Amino acid sequence: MTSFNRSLLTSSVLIPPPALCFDEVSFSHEDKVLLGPCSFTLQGTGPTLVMGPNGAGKSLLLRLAHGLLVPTQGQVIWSSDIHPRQAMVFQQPVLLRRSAVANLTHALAVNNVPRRTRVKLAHEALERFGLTACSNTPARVLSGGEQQRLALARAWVLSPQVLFLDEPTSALDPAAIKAVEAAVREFHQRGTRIVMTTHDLHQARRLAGDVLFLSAGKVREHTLAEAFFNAPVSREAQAYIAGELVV
Ligand SMILES: Nc1ncnc2c1ncn2[C@@H]1O[C@H](COP(=O)(O)OP(=O)(O)OP(=O)(O)O)[C@@H](O)[C@H]1O
Repeated sequence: MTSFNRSLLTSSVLIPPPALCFDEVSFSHEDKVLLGPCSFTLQGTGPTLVMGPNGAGKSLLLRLAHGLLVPTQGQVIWSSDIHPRQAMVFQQPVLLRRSAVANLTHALAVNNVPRRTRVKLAHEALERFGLTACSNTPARVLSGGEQQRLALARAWVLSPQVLFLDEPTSALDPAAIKAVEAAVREFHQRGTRIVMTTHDLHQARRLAGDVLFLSAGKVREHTLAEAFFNAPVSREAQAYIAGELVV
């Protein structure tokens, strides 16, 4: 059994999460620089909340970090020798046209988890996320809140060292938001590095260990949450927290 599979079966992340470093990373499209160049290192315990106005480049930053996009310049560097196990949860959950439980067993199969343990792990995760009653329901007919919990359950079974969440609660009601936030805290307590975008200042205050603030494709500030909310340094962050329009 590989160390990856062993870690999956223990359902917990035992080693500290790897640090993430952006070294002069930029992303351009048709000669227009959309993000960067930006340099920062996420090495604290987090969770890291990525904030900033619409179009600031938050999703681009997450996609570059997760490897869904390749930087035009610069490098995304992880502190670990091998690429960390990562998962990403999107605003609109991306689910397969299969039952809820099959979405999880498929993810486990893709990650080479032995067949005999897949169903057990999948059902444990469904139970953890309150989805046992929906296990045989087609994923795509689940409600928005249930789909988001299923997306989190799918990440959960993979015991990621790093979890990216891109506005995971923006389409959810307060109860569903609470469930997602509880899950984020539990991932964090298991030692998963959390990097999450939100527009909700209250949510950021509830969850953040540190804040990465972007505007117009640039990182304006990266500080501990308390410093960010109580005494933001950059003019852009001051305006954003004050509720002024920032571009
Ligand atoms: N693949 C792409 N190709 C071209 N332009 C892109 C691409 N992805 C994003 N953009 C542009 O890059 C800019 C930043 O987009 P991004 O989605 O990262 O912003 P954001 O901060 O996440 O905004 P929001 O809060 O509205 O989700 C936007 O102007 C967007 O139109």
